[in-house]
Amino acid sequence: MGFYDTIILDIEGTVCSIFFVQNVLFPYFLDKFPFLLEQVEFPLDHKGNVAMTQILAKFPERYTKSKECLTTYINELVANDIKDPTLKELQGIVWQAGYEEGEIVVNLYDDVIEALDRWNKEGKSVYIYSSGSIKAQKLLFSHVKFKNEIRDLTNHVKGYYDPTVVGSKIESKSYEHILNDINKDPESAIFLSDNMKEVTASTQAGIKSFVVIRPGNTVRYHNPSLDFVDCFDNL
Ligand SMILES: CSCCC(=O)C(=O)COP(=O)(O)O
Ligand SMILES: [Mg+2]
Repeated sequence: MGFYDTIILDIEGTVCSIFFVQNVLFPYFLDKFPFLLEQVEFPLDHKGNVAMTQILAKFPERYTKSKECLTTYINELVANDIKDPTLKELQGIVWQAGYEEGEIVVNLYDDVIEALDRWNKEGKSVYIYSSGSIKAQKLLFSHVKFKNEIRDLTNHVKGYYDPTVVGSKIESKSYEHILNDINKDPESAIFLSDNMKEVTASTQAGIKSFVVIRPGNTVRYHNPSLDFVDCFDNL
């Protein structure tokens, strides 16, 4: 692999286990979000000025006619792991309370923490590109459990991107947008994700990319045209 000074990282299935997102973050969200719906009146006033109303009003109007209907819709989005940007925005708001109250702490893979420290010492730049909202990304990296302490690793991350900012993670132009934003050539960057479509898209943008294998990931080694890694130690 040639020289690189820029690393773009996915989150779920790459730096943390998919089980953390599915068994910690999502259940926490499902338990708490109904209390947010209690704050607003239904049918939702899509021109209302209450902050929570404005967020919920981004969901399709056919689902915001009643609290019950919207609750069902949101539960279905989570159950199917739909990367809906309004859902991701709502999740970030709910998770913030969980992080701040100490109810959520993040287990990043040890090789990821070691790599972040190493890349930081080497002067390399790390960026995050996740379906999770930028708010949720920053919360995750600021509440990392490491040995017996909670570490804030946001000082190891130079920038954050999500699909609302640069576009779909499975379109190569999204990676071109990121490269343009950070003023980097594709040859100086690497991208790591558990999602083969994302890795294919970033590869098409000229970025050396790797499919990340972690326990529970659904990816299979069946695409010989892609490179695979199961840890960050040799990157
Ligand atoms: C930022 S923590 C929550 C992650 C999340 O909601 C998600 O959908 C992660 O998707 P990714 O693109 O990082 O695999
Ligand atoms: Mg992922």
